[in-house]
Amino acid sequence: MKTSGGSDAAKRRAGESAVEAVDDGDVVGLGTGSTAAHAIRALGNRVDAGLDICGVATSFASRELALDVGIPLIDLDEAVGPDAPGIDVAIDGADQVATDGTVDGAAIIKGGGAAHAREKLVDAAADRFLVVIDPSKEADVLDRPVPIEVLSSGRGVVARAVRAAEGDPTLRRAERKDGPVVTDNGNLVLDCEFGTITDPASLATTLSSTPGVVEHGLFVGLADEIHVGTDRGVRVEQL
Ligand SMILES: O=C(CO)[C@H](O)[C@H](O)COP(=O)(O)O
Repeated sequence: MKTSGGSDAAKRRAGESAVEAVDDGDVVGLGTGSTAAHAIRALGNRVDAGLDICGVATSFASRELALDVGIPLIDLDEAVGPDAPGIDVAIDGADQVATDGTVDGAAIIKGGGAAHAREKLVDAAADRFLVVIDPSKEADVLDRPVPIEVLSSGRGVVARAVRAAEGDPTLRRAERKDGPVVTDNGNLVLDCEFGTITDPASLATTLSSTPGVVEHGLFVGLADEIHVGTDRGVRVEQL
């Protein structure tokens, strides 16, 4: 699993803090990444202790881990279809979080694990979306590359649109395979450098309206709480 940023203890505290918000009977969105993995493990411990919940996985990796720790799973369509229970809470990590007031709530970059398309589906569908991070993810203004999942046949078209928006796209390459990263959905990822992102809502709208974009990693105004684990404790920010 990809890991990044701050200490593992800080990530664990963030994950465990968010899991305290889960109640008996909840349907829980299970995020992807090393911090969300701590939340999934903590949830597994609560299931062992008798908590009755169902999870909705956001990736192959979060599904595997959830099965490993004994969390019953349902599909996203089962969770949100007609007469379905809905998703009560989603817990997910982030690559960068800015709460500088330029958007209502937080502007977030996700997709370091190339799972942002399904993550956005699940996180946006949840009644409450809790973000779990360590302090290395906090920023005044977003400035990390934005991952964009693209149809492989649309890679060139999307790259051209990114350049027109003053971005610099790079095809994400796999570390242990010759060739590109292929997402759980069979698509490619362009990591797009935009420098300092002063208007994340406007950039998100531009990217969403570009043909060939399956999903981009800007999550604007979606989060309800940020749980920041530190080496000493947890700070929870309500949005
Ligand atoms: O968006 C994600 C996966 O697509 C992850 O949540 C994000 O990359 C953070 O991962 P980590 O907690 O390992 O730093």
